[in-house]
Amino acid sequence: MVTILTKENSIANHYLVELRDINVQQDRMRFRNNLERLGEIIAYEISKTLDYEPVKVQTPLGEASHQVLQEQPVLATIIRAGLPFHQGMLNVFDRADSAFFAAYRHTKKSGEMQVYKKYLNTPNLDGRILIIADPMLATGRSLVLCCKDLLAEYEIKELHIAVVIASEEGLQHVRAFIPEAHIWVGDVDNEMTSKSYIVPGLGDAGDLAYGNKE
Ligand SMILES: O=c1cc[nH]c(=O)[nH]1
Repeated sequence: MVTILTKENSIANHYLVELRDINVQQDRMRFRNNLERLGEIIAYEISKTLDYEPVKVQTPLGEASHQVLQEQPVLATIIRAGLPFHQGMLNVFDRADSAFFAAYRHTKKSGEMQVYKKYLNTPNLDGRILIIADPMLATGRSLVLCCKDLLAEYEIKELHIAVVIASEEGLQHVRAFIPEAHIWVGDVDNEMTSKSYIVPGLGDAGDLAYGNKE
Protein backbone atom coordinates (compact mmCIF):
# COMPACT_ATOMS: atom_id res chain seq x y z
CA MET A 1 0.00 0.00 0.00
CA VAL A 2 1.26 3.50 -0.81
CA THR A 3 0.01 6.73 0.80
CA ILE A 4 1.10 9.97 -0.91
CA LEU A 5 0.86 13.00 1.41
CA THR A 6 0.64 15.66 -1.30
CA LYS A 7 -2.47 14.06 -2.80
CA GLU A 8 -4.27 16.05 -0.10
CA ASN A 9 -3.78 19.71 0.74
CA SER A 10 -2.02 20.17 4.06
CA ILE A 11 0.77 22.19 5.66
CA ALA A 12 3.11 19.31 4.68
CA ASN A 13 3.14 20.81 1.16
CA HIS A 14 4.77 23.99 2.50
CA TYR A 15 7.59 22.05 4.15
CA LEU A 16 8.14 20.06 0.97
CA VAL A 17 8.22 23.23 -1.17
CA GLU A 18 10.84 24.74 1.17
CA LEU A 19 12.94 21.58 1.01
CA ARG A 20 12.93 21.72 -2.79
CA ASP A 21 13.43 25.50 -3.15
CA ILE A 22 17.02 26.16 -4.28
CA ASN A 23 17.19 29.37 -2.22
CA VAL A 24 15.41 28.31 0.95
CA GLN A 25 17.26 24.98 1.15
CA GLN A 26 20.59 26.85 1.61
CA ASP A 27 19.46 27.56 5.17
CA ARG A 28 20.74 24.32 6.64
CA MET A 29 18.89 24.62 9.93
CA ARG A 30 15.56 25.21 8.14
CA PHE A 31 16.30 22.30 5.80
CA ARG A 32 16.87 19.92 8.73
CA ASN A 33 13.87 21.39 10.52
CA ASN A 34 11.60 20.78 7.50
CA LEU A 35 12.77 17.16 7.30
CA GLU A 36 12.02 16.84 11.01
CA ARG A 37 8.55 18.38 10.60
CA LEU A 38 7.71 15.97 7.78
CA GLY A 39 8.90 13.12 10.01
CA GLU A 40 6.46 14.31 12.66
CA ILE A 41 3.57 14.53 10.20
CA ILE A 42 4.17 11.09 8.67
CA ALA A 43 4.61 9.55 12.13
CA TYR A 44 1.29 11.07 13.16
CA GLU A 45 -0.40 9.63 10.05
CA ILE A 46 1.11 6.21 10.78
CA SER A 47 -0.03 6.44 14.40
CA LYS A 48 -3.64 6.47 13.20
CA THR A 49 -3.20 3.00 11.66
CA LEU A 50 -1.70 1.27 14.75
CA ASP A 51 -3.52 -0.70 17.46
CA TYR A 52 -4.81 1.01 20.60
CA GLU A 53 -6.02 -0.17 24.00
CA PRO A 54 -8.20 1.47 26.64
CA VAL A 55 -6.70 3.18 29.70
CA LYS A 56 -8.09 5.17 32.58
CA VAL A 57 -6.21 8.22 33.79
CA GLN A 58 -6.63 9.92 37.13
CA THR A 59 -6.95 13.70 36.90
CA PRO A 60 -7.09 16.02 39.95
CA LEU A 61 -10.90 16.01 39.52
CA GLY A 62 -11.80 12.50 38.45
CA GLU A 63 -11.06 9.73 36.03
CA ALA A 64 -10.91 9.93 32.20
CA SER A 65 -10.96 7.09 29.68
CA HIS A 66 -8.76 7.07 26.61
CA GLN A 67 -7.31 4.83 23.93
CA VAL A 68 -3.50 4.64 23.87
CA LEU A 69 -0.99 2.85 21.65
CA GLN A 70 -0.66 -0.81 22.49
CA GLU A 71 3.05 -0.69 21.73
CA GLN A 72 5.71 1.70 20.52
CA PRO A 73 7.22 0.95 17.10
CA VAL A 74 10.95 0.67 16.39
CA LEU A 75 12.20 3.62 14.33
CA ALA A 76 15.00 2.87 11.87
CA THR A 77 16.87 5.20 9.57
CA ILE A 78 19.70 5.31 7.08
CA ILE A 79 22.38 7.91 7.89
CA ARG A 80 23.13 10.76 7.06
CA ALA A 81 20.05 12.35 5.52
CA GLY A 82 17.68 10.17 7.49
CA LEU A 83 18.72 11.62 10.85
CA PRO A 84 16.48 14.75 11.01
CA PHE A 85 13.56 12.82 9.49
CA HIS A 86 14.07 10.12 12.13
CA GLN A 87 14.22 12.76 14.89
CA GLY A 88 10.79 14.03 13.78
CA MET A 89 9.37 10.53 14.11
CA LEU A 90 11.04 10.17 17.51
CA ASN A 91 9.33 13.40 18.63
CA VAL A 92 5.99 11.66 17.99
CA PHE A 93 6.81 8.09 19.08
CA ASP A 94 8.77 9.42 22.02
CA ARG A 95 9.38 6.09 23.76
CA ALA A 96 10.39 4.19 20.62
CA ASP A 97 13.59 2.18 20.25
CA SER A 98 15.82 3.12 17.31
CA ALA A 99 17.87 1.26 14.69
CA PHE A 100 20.52 2.80 12.43
CA PHE A 101 21.99 1.73 9.11
CA ALA A 102 24.73 3.12 6.94
CA ALA A 103 24.96 2.37 3.24
CA TYR A 104 26.66 4.21 0.43
CA ARG A 105 26.31 4.31 -3.33
CA HIS A 106 29.24 4.14 -5.71
CA THR A 107 28.89 4.69 -9.45
CA LYS A 108 31.44 2.61 -11.36
CA LYS A 109 33.19 3.92 -14.51
CA SER A 110 30.79 1.73 -16.50
CA GLY A 111 27.95 3.82 -15.07
CA GLU A 112 26.66 0.89 -12.98
CA MET A 113 25.63 1.95 -9.49
CA GLN A 114 26.62 -0.31 -6.60
CA VAL A 115 25.20 -0.13 -3.06
CA TYR A 116 27.41 -1.06 -0.10
CA LYS A 117 26.20 -1.59 3.45
CA LYS A 118 28.54 -0.39 6.16
CA TYR A 119 26.83 -0.47 9.53
CA LEU A 120 23.75 -1.82 11.28
CA ASN A 121 22.76 -1.31 14.88
CA THR A 122 19.30 -2.56 15.82
CA PRO A 123 17.35 -3.95 18.77
CA ASN A 124 15.70 -7.35 18.41
CA LEU A 125 12.88 -6.82 15.90
CA ASP A 126 10.97 -10.08 16.48
CA GLY A 127 7.27 -9.29 16.85
CA ARG A 128 7.89 -5.53 16.54
CA ILE A 129 6.38 -2.82 14.35
CA LEU A 130 9.21 -1.29 12.30
CA ILE A 131 9.14 2.15 10.66
CA ILE A 132 12.07 2.85 8.34
CA ALA A 133 12.65 6.54 7.59
CA ASP A 134 14.55 7.14 4.34
CA PRO A 135 13.94 10.67 3.00
CA MET A 136 15.09 10.17 -0.62
CA LEU A 137 13.99 6.95 -2.34
CA ALA A 138 15.93 7.01 -5.62
CA THR A 139 16.58 3.54 -7.06
CA GLY A 140 15.29 1.90 -3.89
CA ARG A 141 18.17 -0.56 -3.97
CA SER A 142 19.81 0.34 -0.66
CA LEU A 143 16.42 0.35 1.07
CA VAL A 144 15.46 -3.05 -0.35
CA LEU A 145 18.87 -4.42 0.66
CA CYS A 146 18.42 -3.24 4.26
CA CYS A 147 14.79 -4.40 4.49
CA LYS A 148 15.50 -7.82 2.99
CA ASP A 149 18.25 -8.48 5.53
CA LEU A 150 16.04 -7.44 8.43
CA LEU A 151 13.03 -9.43 7.16
CA ALA A 152 15.25 -12.51 6.80
CA GLU A 153 16.67 -12.17 10.29
CA TYR A 154 13.61 -11.11 12.26
CA GLU A 155 9.87 -11.90 12.39
CA ILE A 156 8.81 -8.28 11.91
CA LYS A 157 5.12 -7.84 12.74
CA GLU A 158 4.40 -4.80 10.59
CA LEU A 159 6.63 -2.75 8.29
CA HIS A 160 6.20 0.91 7.35
CA ILE A 161 8.55 2.85 5.08
CA ALA A 162 8.50 6.65 5.33
CA VAL A 163 9.90 8.73 2.46
CA VAL A 164 9.94 12.46 1.67
CA ILE A 165 10.50 12.21 -2.11
CA ALA A 166 10.47 8.98 -4.13
CA SER A 167 11.25 8.41 -7.77
CA GLU A 168 8.53 6.49 -9.57
CA GLU A 169 11.10 3.79 -10.41
CA GLY A 170 12.30 3.47 -6.80
CA LEU A 171 8.77 3.27 -5.51
CA GLN A 172 7.92 0.45 -7.92
CA HIS A 173 11.16 -1.36 -7.00
CA VAL A 174 10.33 -1.28 -3.29
CA ARG A 175 6.71 -2.30 -3.91
CA ALA A 176 7.87 -5.25 -6.01
CA PHE A 177 10.46 -6.54 -3.53
CA ILE A 178 8.77 -5.66 -0.22
CA PRO A 179 5.04 -5.93 -0.97
CA GLU A 180 4.19 -6.29 2.72
CA ALA A 181 5.39 -2.73 3.51
CA HIS A 182 3.05 0.23 3.82
CA ILE A 183 4.91 3.07 2.09
CA TRP A 184 4.25 6.68 3.17
CA VAL A 185 5.66 9.26 0.76
CA GLY A 186 5.60 13.04 0.59
CA ASP A 187 5.74 13.24 -3.20
CA VAL A 188 6.68 11.11 -6.21
CA ASP A 189 8.89 12.43 -9.06
CA ASN A 190 9.16 10.84 -12.49
CA GLU A 191 12.83 11.09 -13.38
CA MET A 192 16.35 10.29 -12.18
CA THR A 193 19.78 11.45 -13.38
CA SER A 194 22.41 8.93 -14.59
CA LYS A 195 23.87 9.17 -11.05
CA SER A 196 20.51 8.26 -9.51
CA TYR A 197 19.50 11.67 -8.23
CA ILE A 198 15.76 12.27 -8.27
CA VAL A 199 14.52 14.93 -10.75
CA PRO A 200 13.24 17.49 -9.88
CA GLY A 201 13.89 16.09 -6.36
CA LEU A 202 15.77 18.51 -4.12
CA GLY A 203 19.47 17.71 -4.62
CA ASP A 204 21.62 15.81 -2.14
CA ALA A 205 19.66 15.74 1.12
CA GLY A 206 22.68 14.66 3.20
CA ASP A 207 24.84 17.52 1.88
CA LEU A 208 22.06 20.06 2.34
CA ALA A 209 21.49 18.94 5.92
CA TYR A 210 25.11 18.50 7.02
CA GLY A 211 27.46 20.00 4.40
CA ASN A 212 29.25 18.68 1.32
CA LYS A 213 31.16 15.43 1.63
CA GLU A 214 34.62 14.86 0.19
O1 LIG B 1 18.02 12.73 -5.32
C1 LIG B 1 18.53 12.15 -4.37
C2 LIG B 1 18.68 10.75 -4.34
C3 LIG B 1 19.26 10.15 -3.26
N1 LIG B 1 19.69 10.91 -2.24
C4 LIG B 1 19.56 12.27 -2.26
O2 LIG B 1 19.95 12.94 -1.32
N2 LIG B 1 18.99 12.85 -3.32
